[in-house]
Amino acid sequence: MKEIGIKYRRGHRLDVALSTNMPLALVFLPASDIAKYVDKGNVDIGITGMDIVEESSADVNILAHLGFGKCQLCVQAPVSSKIKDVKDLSGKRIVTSFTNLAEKYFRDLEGGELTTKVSHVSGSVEAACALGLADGIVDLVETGETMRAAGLEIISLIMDTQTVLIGNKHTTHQDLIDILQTRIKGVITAGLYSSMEYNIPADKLAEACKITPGMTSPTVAHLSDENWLAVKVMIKKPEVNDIMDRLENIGATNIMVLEIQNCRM
Ligand SMILES: Nc1ncnc2c1ncn2[C@@H]1O[C@H](COP(=O)(O)OP(=O)(O)OP(=O)(O)O)[C@@H](O)[C@H]1O
Ligand SMILES: O=P(O)(O)OC[C@H]1O[C@H](OP(=O)(O)OP(=O)(O)O)[C@H](O)[C@@H]1O
Repeated sequence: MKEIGIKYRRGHRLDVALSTNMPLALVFLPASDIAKYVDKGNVDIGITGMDIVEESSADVNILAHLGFGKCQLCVQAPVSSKIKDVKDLSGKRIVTSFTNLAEKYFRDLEGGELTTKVSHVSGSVEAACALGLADGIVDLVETGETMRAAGLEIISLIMDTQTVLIGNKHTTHQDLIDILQTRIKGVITAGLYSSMEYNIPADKLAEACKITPGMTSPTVAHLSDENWLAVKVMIKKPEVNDIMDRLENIGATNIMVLEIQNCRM
């Protein structure tokens, strides 16, 4: 909110906060309810997991994938059960917070008729097998730490998920949604890239541009020494060190990497 320029004041124990600089109110809701409010309520825009959008069958616009909150919804079973094929859980007891997605998955697996007994718990799903409630579970896995600590393993993948920006299809505030969507995308993109500047001998420019092609194409400026050029480009953050090594190898100097706070592409 801070980076997209929304200022707000949230009172102690209040779930609604009015923005002090934009004509909007922020509503803080339980993660699992957000898609429902954006679909059926008068909430214009929301931030939640794609898993929750699918679980609630919410009819909303997916405005952007935000690149965080990445995890996988998986069928899991105790390592000790020796279950390796998800078909071996068909007809058995599954516990989950994602009953709709789990039922759909097992119904498809069973060719349309659901014999697997899917029941709901609201949290700590991983405890269900050890506590005698389930033969398997459907739950989120990110690092796998929770799963392994509970003596479980992945039997099959239901879906990959990440945080998404969602929009109400019947909003009467499309102008404001467009502004927020653009601002959020700008901040997210800025987090994925760094700005790089370096000096390169003029005869190495073509080679350097192959290493750093930039988003559109590199900005090239002349130094007062005519044998040298200065180059400025955006590069993907995970590639920073590899690119610096390669540029140095072809003779680049004064290579600087700078953070981008915000951008519009
Ligand atoms: N370990 C994780 N890694 C990445 N994303 C996750 C992880 N756990 C949950 N999420 C995402 O956040 C959403 C909300 O998860 P969850 O309901 O567990 O949140 P919570 O803040 O713990 O809610 P509650 O306080 O109601 O338990 C999930 O549907 C998923 O999209
Ligand atoms: O693979 P990991 O990195 O261990 O993450 C997965 C865990 O994270 C979520 O739980 P959360 O912490 O939100 O608690 P909850 O089970 O009470 O929802 C999810 O339900 C898993 O239990």
